[in-house]
Amino acid sequence: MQDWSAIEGLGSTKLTELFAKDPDRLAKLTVDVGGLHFDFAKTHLDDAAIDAFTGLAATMELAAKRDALFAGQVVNVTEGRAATHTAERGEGNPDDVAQARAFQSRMRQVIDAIEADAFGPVRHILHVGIGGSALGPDLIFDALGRDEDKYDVAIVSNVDGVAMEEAVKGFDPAATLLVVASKTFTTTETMLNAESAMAWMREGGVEDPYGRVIALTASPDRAVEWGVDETRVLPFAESVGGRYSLWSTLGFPFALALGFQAYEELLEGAAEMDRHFRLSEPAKNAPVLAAFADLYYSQVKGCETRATFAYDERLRLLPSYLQQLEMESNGKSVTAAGEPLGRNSAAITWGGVGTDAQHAVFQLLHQGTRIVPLEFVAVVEAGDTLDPAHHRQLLLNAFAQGAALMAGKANADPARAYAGDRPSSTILLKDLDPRTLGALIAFYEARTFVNAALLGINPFDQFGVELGKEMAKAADQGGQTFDASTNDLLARAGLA
Ligand SMILES: O=P(O)(O)OC[C@H]1O[C@H](O)[C@H](O)[C@@H](O)[C@@H]1O
Repeated sequence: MQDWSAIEGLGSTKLTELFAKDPDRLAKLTVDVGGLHFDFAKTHLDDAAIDAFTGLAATMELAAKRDALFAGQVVNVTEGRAATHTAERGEGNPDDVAQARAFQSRMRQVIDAIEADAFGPVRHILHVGIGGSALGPDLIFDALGRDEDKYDVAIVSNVDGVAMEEAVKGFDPAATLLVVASKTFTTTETMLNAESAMAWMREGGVEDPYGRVIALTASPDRAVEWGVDETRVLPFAESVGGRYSLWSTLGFPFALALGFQAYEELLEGAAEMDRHFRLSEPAKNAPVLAAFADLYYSQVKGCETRATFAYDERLRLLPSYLQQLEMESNGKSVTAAGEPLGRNSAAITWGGVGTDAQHAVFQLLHQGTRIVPLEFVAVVEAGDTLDPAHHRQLLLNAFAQGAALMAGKANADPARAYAGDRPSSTILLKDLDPRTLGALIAFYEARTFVNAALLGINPFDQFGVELGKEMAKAADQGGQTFDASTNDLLARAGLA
């Protein structure tokens, strides 16, 4: 049984007073791991709050749930399977780790064959996939692949043909490798995009487009049935969830374009965060503290959203990636046992890129009536080679925003006054490389898991996405009527 009484009874001391009261506050609320510095000092967490949440974590058996996750036990109870994404980076049940390693070494062989020209010329990589089969690869490429010039990489997710047409502009079909990424190999958008990519290759004079396809999937039989040669199917385990799959062979385009070593470093960075999550006490555990703060704001303070602002252009896709990770994992109204949740589910995740966002949405964050707990993500080493003034301004602004939100400023004119006491946390990477990015993503996964564990949610299913898909299929097949509004829209678009 969840017991939130100690948490709900916490006082509401202002942030500035929390600093004044405890000279050790900064040391207590900062954590360093894997080249990442986490600063939770500008959240309302204090000793009492951490104690109260640690009590809740004990009641909700966080440690046992975490151990079950890493041991490869059935933690995804509604689908009767384990969640073995950590095994992909070597942290898990030895059998799961061995299977992951075997799939990864198969991937390496295919990469070696491509490098040795077995596929003929390859200059372009066209990756089709959606949801977890696109967001992770997209984030990694955008963050780390900007200087990569060996291959042009395009990731197409949307079923809107505009996306595919745009992606293949400038690609030579005869030098394109088509990567079809789908855990299930049944997703409508991906299969349609894959068919169109095949048609584009055929029209471009490629006689056997199947010879230029790699499938990344947990359903290898379906990929073979679709026409991909078995030797070019790179499977991953069914127990790796879609939104947790970038570590598996789904990382193929990254491993091909940036090198297998970079891929291994990404996994090592994540493994380091896994060990930190597994072995550190709650008060010094970055994902655990982050989840405590999430829950304090979403459950006690009634905050409906939380926002991540990447103060680094290379991490501009982080908010979209986090939206799937957090909202698909923890946007649920029932517990893992099927009981009503009885409280708010996860907050809505949103965000953007600094400094752009400051000139667009920060007004509400500083003066609106809603409190949005913020997270700033920044990197000490610049990603550009321009005048260092650019990076200096970027970082100064990130830190100044957090300070301003907390401090506020009085003014006789209410329109010009800032209430302050608005919480934020900061994640400062020493540099952006495969290791630190791996650690950062693994941190978010673990934080999402802790949120779920303390709410009693199963973060590994996503039944909520099915109904809309079913209705789209039914509408496609025709003969079924919907509500008056939907029928009208279908008719107006010539679809009924
Ligand atoms: O990888 P796929 O099987 O094609 O699935 C792609 C995506 O579609 C589904 O609707 C789920 O909501 C996502 O969790 C998943 O990542």
